[in-house]
Amino acid sequence: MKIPARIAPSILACNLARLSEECHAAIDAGGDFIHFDVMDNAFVPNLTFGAPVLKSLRDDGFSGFVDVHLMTTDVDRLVGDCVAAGANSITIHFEATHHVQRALTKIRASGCEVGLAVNIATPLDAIEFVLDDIDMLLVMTINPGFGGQSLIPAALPKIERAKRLIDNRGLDVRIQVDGGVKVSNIRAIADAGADTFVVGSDFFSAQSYKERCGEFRAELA
Ligand SMILES: O=C(CO)[C@H](O)[C@H](O)COP(=O)(O)O
Repeated sequence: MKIPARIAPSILACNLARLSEECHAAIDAGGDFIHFDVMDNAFVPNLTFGAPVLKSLRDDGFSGFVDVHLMTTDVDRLVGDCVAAGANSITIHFEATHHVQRALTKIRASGCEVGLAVNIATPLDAIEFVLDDIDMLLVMTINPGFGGQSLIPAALPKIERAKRLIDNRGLDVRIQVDGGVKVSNIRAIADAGADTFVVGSDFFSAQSYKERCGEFRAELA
């Protein structure tokens, strides 16, 4: 069964001084949901924003779907903060906690959708036994921490392998990719098996977000 593709603008690349306006514009342009990159300068070498900023976005009236990508340690505590702030989906990293299944169960119990991210070097065998616990597998296509990087080519066969693993098990788990996704390569990434595409710099650098979103969708048609 072909899964409808989803485009998720990553606000890491937007004008953060106008966050609420940018989120509305990204969804009005045709983005399916907002990808909200939380970085702690420990799990990744960069520091961004967290639950208080998400709460401000909600208080400002943004009601669109927000997937929080936690590139952090201290996952258990931050999951609760993000739920309280208005997350719809929370993605944690396999590499960020010794107790992945516990953290996934906590997200599930909160009512949020459940995502699990794997860094490029993490073998898919590592997540085989928690695939039943997730809605979305995020196959990182860069080393996380910064926008504007190039996709690592080894990610493509990994996406193919993830797709086979999920299909062979008959699971309803989405495959998301994050990092270096552009109009010029999104078709190849989709052909490998991804269905959910985080787009940062190639989306927010466009003069018209609507036209850029149309370009992505045309490649995926
Ligand atoms: O998670 C991220 C960085 O760690 C970002 O979401 C990602 O880099 C998107 O930005 P770009 O499309 O510019 O690569």
